[in-house]
Amino acid sequence: GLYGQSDDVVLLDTSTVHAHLLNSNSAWFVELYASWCGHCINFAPTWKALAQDIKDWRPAVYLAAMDCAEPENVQTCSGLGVTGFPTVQYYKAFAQSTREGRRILAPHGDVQDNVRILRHMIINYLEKNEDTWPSACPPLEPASATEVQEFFGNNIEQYLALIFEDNESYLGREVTMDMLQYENIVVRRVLGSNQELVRQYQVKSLPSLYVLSRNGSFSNILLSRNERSLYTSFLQTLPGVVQGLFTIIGPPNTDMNPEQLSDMWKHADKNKVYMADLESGLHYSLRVEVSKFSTLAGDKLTALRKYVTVLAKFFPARPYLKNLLQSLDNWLRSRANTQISYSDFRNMVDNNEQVPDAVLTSDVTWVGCQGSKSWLRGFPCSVWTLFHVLTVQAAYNDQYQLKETYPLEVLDALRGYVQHFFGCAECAVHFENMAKETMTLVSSMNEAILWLWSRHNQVNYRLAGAPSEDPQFPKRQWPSFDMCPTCRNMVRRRSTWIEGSILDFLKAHFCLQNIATDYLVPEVELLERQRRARRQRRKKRETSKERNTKEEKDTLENNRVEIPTHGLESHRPSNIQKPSIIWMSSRINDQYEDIVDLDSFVEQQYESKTLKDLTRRRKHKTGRRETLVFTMEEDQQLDLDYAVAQESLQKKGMDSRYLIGVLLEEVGKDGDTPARRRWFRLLGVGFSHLDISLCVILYFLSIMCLFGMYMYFSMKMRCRKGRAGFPKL
Ligand SMILES: Cc1cc2nc3c(=O)[nH]c(=O)nc-3n(C[C@H](O)[C@H](O)[C@H](O)COP(=O)(O)OP(=O)(O)OC[C@H]3O[C@@H](n4cnc5c(N)ncnc54)[C@H](O)[C@@H]3O)c2cc1C
Repeated sequence: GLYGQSDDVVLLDTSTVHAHLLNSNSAWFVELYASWCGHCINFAPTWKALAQDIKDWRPAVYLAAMDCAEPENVQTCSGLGVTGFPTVQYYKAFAQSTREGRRILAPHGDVQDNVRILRHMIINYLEKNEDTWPSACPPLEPASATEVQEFFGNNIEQYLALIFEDNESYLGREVTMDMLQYENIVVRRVLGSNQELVRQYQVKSLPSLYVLSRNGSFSNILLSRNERSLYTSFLQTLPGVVQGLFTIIGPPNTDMNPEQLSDMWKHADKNKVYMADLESGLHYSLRVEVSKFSTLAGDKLTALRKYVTVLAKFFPARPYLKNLLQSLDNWLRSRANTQISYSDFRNMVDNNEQVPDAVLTSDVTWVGCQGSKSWLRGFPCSVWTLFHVLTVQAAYNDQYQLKETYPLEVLDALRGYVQHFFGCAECAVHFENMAKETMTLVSSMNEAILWLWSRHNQVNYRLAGAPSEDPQFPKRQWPSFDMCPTCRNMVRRRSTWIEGSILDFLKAHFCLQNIATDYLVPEVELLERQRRARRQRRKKRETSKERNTKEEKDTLENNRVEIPTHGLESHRPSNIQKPSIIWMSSRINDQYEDIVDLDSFVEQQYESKTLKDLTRRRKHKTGRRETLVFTMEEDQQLDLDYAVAQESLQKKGMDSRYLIGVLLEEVGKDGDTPARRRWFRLLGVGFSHLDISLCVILYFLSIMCLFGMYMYFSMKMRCRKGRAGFPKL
């Protein structure tokens, strides 16, 4: 990623992001980035400088970052609503859901300005959420005269620092935040409009700093400049002021050392194109970039369809990949004008439909696109390379009239892909601006190749020297002289491109014969891996199905566990049965989803008639969550028994977090619960007295009915026989 141990930025990933951002007593500002994205690389110095600048604001405010380019973080980032990079989000303290994240527009100035703007934004956001104030955050509102006068009576601190300032000034609030980890001192801002305090301390100019001591003395502190850093360092060095002990969440060490990098370095020839780069980029674009959207419809779907069509037509893929692209293209065409879900699309990419001999690697191996740092080059480099390969292949197809195409087909598709799916949001805007300007003027396949080459060089020119530039692969006008000596012409000591030579060079460089297959996993092996993964998935599904069925069976038959009743006897009549636990559902899946409301749950339970009904209803409501229900009698206090139930569970070593309610249940005189008092059991099903009585009555009624029918028909038969015996007149 772009951040390391020395950066004061908390590094988040899928396993930690919810635990940190939700229900935290700190406010969180998170940058969601893709390590390959040039604008994220440019923004990283701002985020690092800000983290360093406000590191003393922890634990009230944390700065964090998550690399959404990491495959295991992709789904989490899309769950956080990230569609472009970098995205900065604010989570107020005690946020309950990721939906509460607020997007912040990242500033674009120089690092110093950005840091100042973001610092002010943080203060504004904190002040907006007064209802969820971070626990460690000091008050930021201006102090009143009464508060100041009563301060030493109500507090134990040695000093009260007052910063007199204008309403618009952030100095007082920033110094207050800077001092939050320091003990024995409180900092408050006072507005210049507070006449009473201004008069009392004879304030002559704004801003100014006054330090009041517990012994009643006060002094106006005159510093060389009215700067936050001078105020802060003066206050931190006052006698008796010490830094308190706070537990600060720190970043783990994820930096790769140079030996690790050199071990992994792959030899690459700059005169070649590598299929490993192209396939890795394809995997990333279809499985990661597109996955940011859970549903695909309208312009997005059209863009995706065009992109896949162009890939299926022109990508010089290995045979099994060709099959996969073909089937994906057919599938998308058959769904024109509808809406598709990403999971259905992904099913096709993963070939879960089992098209014979079709596979796309899920390995990421950068060879020609490898960078000297893990976050440099990689994916965007592969995107450019893929684009060039496609324009050249389309031209070959056209030249030999292999496939019907039109000059803008490839460029249109690439433009749509960049506009709708390319994660680097600002790159997409720049590319779209270039496309709008001149792309429509392209009128032949060769022009399409040259258009893309010259726009790529424009981007190279703009990015030369930018932080996203890999120092080992400086951005120069391409191809370099040594790669193509005939491509340039020197006119009055200025070199100009020779278009014919350039075109020949590009067609030779991006042709099939120049694509090296080094570092590729053989397709047969990829196919075998795919089969293995499919078998494992099927096995997993079957096991979980079996487990669920078994658990459901156990639940119905064996759902009561006796637990001790310490402390209950004193509150209960002696004839009442001990409380019991009903163990209802199966797996604990996500600790952060659905918190069941106890009151509504108890109401539901109270209304239900039979235990079986209850079991069915709770299973339905709680989904795959493991749930405990503590049964009790109608005359017991709910809150009392809830606590008792929790305590009893804890004593039994059970996890009482999942105790979600107390079940009000009718209890018989003998103390048995209805489930136990079944009078008669058959095939594991219990029948009560009432059930049996109803059965007997029904049985009796049906016998009576049959008897009645028998009497009626026998009478009728007798009548007929009698009539037949009369003599004819
Ligand atoms: C559409 C698009 C827009 C982008 N916009 C931005 C942006 O606005 N800001 C930003 O910071 N980053 C942007 N990027 C990323 C940036 O252009 C680079 O891809 C990234 O910095 C990696 O650079 P690189 O050194 O690997 O070479 P890249 O520029 O990615 O080039 C990849 C390879 O293509 C070859 N190549 C280089 N130039 C040419 C050329 N003119 N014609 C043909 N082949 C060439 C070289 O072999 C090179 O190694 C964009 C990427 C894409 C795909």
